[in-house]
Amino acid sequence: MTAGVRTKGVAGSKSLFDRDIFTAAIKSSFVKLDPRVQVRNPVMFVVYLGTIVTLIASIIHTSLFSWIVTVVLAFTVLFANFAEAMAEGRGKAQADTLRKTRTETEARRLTPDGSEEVVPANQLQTGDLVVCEASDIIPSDGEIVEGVASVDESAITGESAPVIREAGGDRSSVTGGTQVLSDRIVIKITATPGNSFLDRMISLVEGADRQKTPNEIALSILLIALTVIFVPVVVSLEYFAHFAHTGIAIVTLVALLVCLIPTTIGALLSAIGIAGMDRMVQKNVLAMSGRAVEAAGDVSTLLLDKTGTITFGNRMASRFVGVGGTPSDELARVARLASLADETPEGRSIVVLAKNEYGIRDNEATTDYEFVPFSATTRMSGVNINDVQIRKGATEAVKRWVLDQGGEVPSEVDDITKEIANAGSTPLVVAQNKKVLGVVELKDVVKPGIKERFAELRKMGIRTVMITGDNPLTAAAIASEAGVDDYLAEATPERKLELIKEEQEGGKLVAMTGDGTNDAPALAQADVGVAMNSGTVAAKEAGNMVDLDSSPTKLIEIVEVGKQLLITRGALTTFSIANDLAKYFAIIPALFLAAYPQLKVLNIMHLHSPITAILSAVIFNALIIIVLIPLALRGVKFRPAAAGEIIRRNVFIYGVGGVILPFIGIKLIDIILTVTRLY
Ligand SMILES: Nc1ncnc2c1ncn2[C@@H]1O[C@H](COP(=O)(O)OP(=O)(O)OP(=O)(O)O)[C@@H](O)[C@H]1O
Ligand SMILES: [K+]
Ligand SMILES: [Mg+2]
Repeated sequence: MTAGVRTKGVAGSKSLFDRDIFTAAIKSSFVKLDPRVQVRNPVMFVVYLGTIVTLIASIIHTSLFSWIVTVVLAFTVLFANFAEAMAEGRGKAQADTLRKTRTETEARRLTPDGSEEVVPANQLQTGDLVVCEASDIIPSDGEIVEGVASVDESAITGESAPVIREAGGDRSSVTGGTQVLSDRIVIKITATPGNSFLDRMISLVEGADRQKTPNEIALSILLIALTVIFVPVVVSLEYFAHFAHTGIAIVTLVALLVCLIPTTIGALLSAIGIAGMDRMVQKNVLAMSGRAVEAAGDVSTLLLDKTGTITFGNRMASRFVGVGGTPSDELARVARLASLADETPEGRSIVVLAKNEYGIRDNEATTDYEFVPFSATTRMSGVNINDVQIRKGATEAVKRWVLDQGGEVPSEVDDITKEIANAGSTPLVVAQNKKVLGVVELKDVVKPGIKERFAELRKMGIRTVMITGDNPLTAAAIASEAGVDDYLAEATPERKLELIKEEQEGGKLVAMTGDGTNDAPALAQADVGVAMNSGTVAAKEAGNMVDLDSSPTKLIEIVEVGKQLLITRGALTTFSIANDLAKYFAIIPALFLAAYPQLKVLNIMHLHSPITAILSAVIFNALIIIVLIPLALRGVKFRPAAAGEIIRRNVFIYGVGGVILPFIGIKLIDIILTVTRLY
């Protein structure tokens, strides 16, 4: 366990209600009074205009009542601003920290003749080659084209343990602002000036390019409709009043309108969205758009890699089984030879097992040793030493390789590989030229707790599909042990892409994680494509989220954060609308009591007077925003369940709560106003 080592960088240490954020948010609540800011939120803009109207009315026709209404309305607008500013606060603080990381670095650029020149990092162009050595800050994003180095990425990921980055393969990308700790690397710059990962991250956490998502726009339209509808309602009240020879002051009409329009959700909507993005950042995930976060909440299929996500990912060689008369120690010697330069966990574990089981330790690698690296497409790796070719890999791949050379495959190979696969292990067949020497068993262990995780996802109505390059038998064994809904074996990047398209056909949203360049097309096709930060530049550009921790199981958390955002928004919308309806019944009878004494039966709240009724309602309307800010920022508590069940439960809690609460709240405020003899 490395507990305690983690010092969250992006995530920051600031709590939701940090004092600095709080003070900054109060300031920003007043700055946001700018009409150009206000007009972007139509519901609150109506309150804003209403405040101006009551202010003018108060000046012309001054009364305590109209001044109180004006002040309360002004606070309603400020509270909405405050909610948004609080949601933005943590991101702003993080952006400041990140800006400090992006100090004016200098770059050692390679000129065509091979010499070095020192240039400011912000002058680097795409394609430039730069050199970095121990203690150098990497000047901009790029791909290592030469060398291997350990890199401290804590400035970006908050993870203090150094990571290895090397040329070739899926761990070649480096990020500007991180620091080289050892060795020397040559980096090819991939970012245009001002467009680096750090730049994008700053504008992301700051919310600078935040745009309304399609769902948010749809909800805004509904809220505008609910606002517009109440204007004639309120105006017609004036008409009724006229009829009853009472007459309602303009201040009262404005107050009434504000009580009836959906100000609660109008005030909190933007904060809910920003807080959702922020919760992703807290999980060290950078979502490139709010749309991606929402999509995560709507996902119905999760594609998960087997190795590393469902299993521990360090498949370990556990047994050498020789075939066709080849003794096991001979198999071990050859398999080890083919693995000396294989840096994958599988390769390294073979070297370790050969040493532990048979004491083979001498280094046989020579200059004639030509390593053939593993690839997901060939599903083999090996070595060529002069005429001797050794391959190890997936059963079908190695069998084909042997048959293509005119060799034969002993029938016992099938029996052994089947036996290994049925146990959920991975068989690696080892062959030298035309001859199959035997099989290495790679043990793969399903992560504890993963089965429960999938059960939760199933409850939410999400289908999990395990993707693996492994053979169908191993895949089936692991799939049933882990409890996934489906699996795809012998998967190639192309098959992955096809699978996503198939799933999407019925309008379903698909999420996946990937790190390699060959994952890029699938990441781009998925509705939620989470690229590992350790992955290639191509993968990161194709996806719409980057996981700074490069954790394979992060996808599950991402879906939960997305769901929580949608649920919070739904719950608070329900609450807001229920609330407004309740207010209607709470105050209208009180208002007309004088004119229509018959309404007495409806006046179940027994409010002191029409004036205290109106005042209590607007005060309640303003205070409820403040009360709900923590819920909007933290999100509604989330328990895995089917979407339909969640909706039913929330409609019940927030709908019924939304109806009852105004009755209690307004009555309480009315009592306070009466007891204090304000009225
Ligand atoms: N280092 C290696 N050398 C040779 N063959 C390997 C090596 N690693 C894996 N293989 C073989 O290639 C197959 C495919 O591996 P690949 O990494 O594509 O898929 P996987 O590890 O099963 O799934 P995942 O996509 O989750 O990593 C494995 O099942 C194994 O038989
Ligand atoms: K309201
Ligand atoms: Mg793999």
